[in-house]
Amino acid sequence: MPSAPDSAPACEALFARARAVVPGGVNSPVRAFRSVGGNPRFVTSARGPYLTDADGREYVDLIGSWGPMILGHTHPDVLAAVSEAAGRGFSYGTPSENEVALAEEIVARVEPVEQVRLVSSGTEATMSALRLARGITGRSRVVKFAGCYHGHVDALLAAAGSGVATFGLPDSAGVPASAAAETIVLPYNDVAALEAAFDTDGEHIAAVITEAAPGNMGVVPPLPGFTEALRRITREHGALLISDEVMTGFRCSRAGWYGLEGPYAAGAPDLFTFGKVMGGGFPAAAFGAPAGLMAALAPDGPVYQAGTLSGNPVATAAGLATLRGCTDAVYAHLDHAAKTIADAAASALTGAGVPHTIQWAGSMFSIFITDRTVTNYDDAKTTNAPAYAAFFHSMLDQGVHLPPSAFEAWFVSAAHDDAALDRVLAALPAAARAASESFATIAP
Ligand SMILES: Cc1ncc(COP(=O)(O)O)c(C=O)c1O
Ligand SMILES: N[C@H](C=O)CCC(=O)O
Repeated sequence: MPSAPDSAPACEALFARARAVVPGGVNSPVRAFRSVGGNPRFVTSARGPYLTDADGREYVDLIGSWGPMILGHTHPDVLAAVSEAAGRGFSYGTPSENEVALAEEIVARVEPVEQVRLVSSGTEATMSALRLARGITGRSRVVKFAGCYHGHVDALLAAAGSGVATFGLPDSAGVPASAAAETIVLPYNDVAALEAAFDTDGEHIAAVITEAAPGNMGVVPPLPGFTEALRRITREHGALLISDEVMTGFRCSRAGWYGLEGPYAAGAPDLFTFGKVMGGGFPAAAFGAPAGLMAALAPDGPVYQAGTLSGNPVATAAGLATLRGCTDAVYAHLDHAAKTIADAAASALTGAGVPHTIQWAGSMFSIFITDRTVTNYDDAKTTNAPAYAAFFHSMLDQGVHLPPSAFEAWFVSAAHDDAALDRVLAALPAAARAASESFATIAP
């Protein structure tokens, strides 16, 4: 593990304070820098493509709050919408127009979705979609794929990606055996494994849930035909298909991953989950489906789901302003910015003799330090985590904040202009050399 290279005394002091009163000093485990070493940066402000930390250092941000900040930080239109909404009240606990407008915006973009229920986090969205699928089918089992992360839902934490992958955990303590027993974990991109699971257990399987294009074991897009096969097999067995677009939704395209890969000849997924971009940096998420399926939800149907802050007026204002700001020009810019960084990273890593694979889902990408093409979680785990840590810290030293894990996607924004991109490009050669040196010392 590399030592923390640069000094960040104010951040270190805050981290020490945090560790006394917050488990691990962080409110979400992947922020803790555990797999890269050192101390997390405590941010005091964020604007455009930049974060500023408590020591006054500025970083080009390639985390983007793990996806939501598609327009960049503190975008003026979003700030104006949030300020205006907050001036009219923080939370009502009774309906308001922005909830309808946000639902309309989502439904207009993702063609198979006719209705959405708003919730406050991606975890709530996937948990609720799963309950709805179980309520509709009267079945209990769920199929998920190793390396996919759907939030910290009991039934979906087995072999999960994101922090569970970062810390090398097989699953989470505290999940009852009865909940885990209802979960079937399969390798991603493996149609034969899915067919075998349905041959054995098909009558008990309520749903297959998949990240529309996984980004939580690094980016591992579905192989051609995989999503079609999911649709075909679930339909043959009367199970529902849940496409988790919490990360990809409204980022990969106006209609998320579905907008890039769909429509599918075998039919659309039954249920979709959304989060991140649709909240514009505030806690808003959703799950949606054709109206016939959503009718099973309370108050119309028997599947109960609720939330004190669901459809919060400030969060919906932020989400609406963000989605409305996601123009074709924004998507074109994201593609350009991501490609500029990825091409330069590939050339720096090649120049330093570091084996690597760059994988894509729209403008989301990640770099695996491995010589394999990565099609599933076992492949992803061949990435050289210590070499990534060396790469990460060199970038951080040079003022570029990457995700502090080899298993997370890199996110760009509409605000990543030439000045920000130039700073990233200038940092890459030294970071690649650092990875190479680390790789040389640990490679077998
Ligand atoms: C694909 C996916 N699903 C679900 C979630 C859970 O969302 P949240 O962290 O908002 O609960 C995440 C991210 O955390 C995610 O990337
Ligand atoms: N990979 C996660 C979500 O997409 C990262 C966010 C978190 O869990 O803190």
